[in-house]
Amino acid sequence: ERSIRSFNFGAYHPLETIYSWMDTLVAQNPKLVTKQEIGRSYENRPMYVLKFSTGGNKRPAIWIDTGIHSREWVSQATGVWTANKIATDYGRDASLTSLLNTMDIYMLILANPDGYAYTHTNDRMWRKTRSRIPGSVCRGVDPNRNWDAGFGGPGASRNPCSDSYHGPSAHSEIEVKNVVNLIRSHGNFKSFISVHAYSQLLMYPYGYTCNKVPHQPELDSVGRAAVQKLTSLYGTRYKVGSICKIIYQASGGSIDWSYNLGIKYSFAFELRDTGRYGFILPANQIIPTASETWLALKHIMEYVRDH
Ligand SMILES: O=C(O)[C@H](Cc1ccccc1)CC(O)(O)C[N+](=O)[O-]
Ligand SMILES: [Zn+2]
Repeated sequence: ERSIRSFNFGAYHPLETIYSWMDTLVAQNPKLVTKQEIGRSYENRPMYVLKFSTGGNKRPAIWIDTGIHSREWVSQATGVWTANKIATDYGRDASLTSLLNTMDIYMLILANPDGYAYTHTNDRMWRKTRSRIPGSVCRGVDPNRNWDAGFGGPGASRNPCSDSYHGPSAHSEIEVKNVVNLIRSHGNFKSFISVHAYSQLLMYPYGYTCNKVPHQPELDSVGRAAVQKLTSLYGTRYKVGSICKIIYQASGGSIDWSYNLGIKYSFAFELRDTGRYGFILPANQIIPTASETWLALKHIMEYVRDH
């Protein structure tokens, strides 16, 4: 069988459970899925990427990360559901099958493992990494302000106690460095998608400036078409636009870095909801959220495949 019948995709799971689920997914789909350790976290937890590939060498690839902000639990849960969906639908969905016959998909489901563990043991609202900061009693760097893109500019804090602290230098966080190294050494990524929660937004660069990116018209139209597919399922409404325009100015963000590296199709999702539950989204919304998000993700991936 291709998917895990017993795993409950409609619940939030601790890190260990997600890691053992990954092994089962790989074991049951050996021709499609491999698990790669791309490095370790600050507290020495492994960082696992699931690679979906049907062959070739360094095929054009799509990157999807979830959980870079640990408290945004519906993001990691959506990552788990999406990984299973890809494994289940390969060979059944013609469009996805044709995509995976020419491209690879890389998924980092727990992009901030130390933070995720900490939200289970100590502080449900923890967002950052758990690194110690010399000279401060406060812990952690905002991993979405630590990338070398407008680093340290407006829209990030230099205060180690702030939730948007950018860190002592760009890529100072090993969790960020591990991803940077993989993307750089691979060299053939065509799309970089980072999944956050909440606000119901589909965003493209830049965050560090409100100036338009060169490809803004194209990214805007892909984003709007993707959101149209998402909304068609349950009527969930999303806004589309640049990070700076529709949420706020934010420097050192991951998709600004990926865009400036040349990965044109760089997007960030803000999943459900718009503030009623916020980060504490009830588990009964996981599957509906992941299901509607899949329609948008699939649209983006099909567009990338065809352009
Ligand atoms: O501040 C953030 O890093 C994201 C917005 C964002 C997303 C991508 C690149 C730059 C900023 C917002 C959030 O997901 O962290 C919190 N939220 O919107 O509820
Ligand atoms: Zn976030």
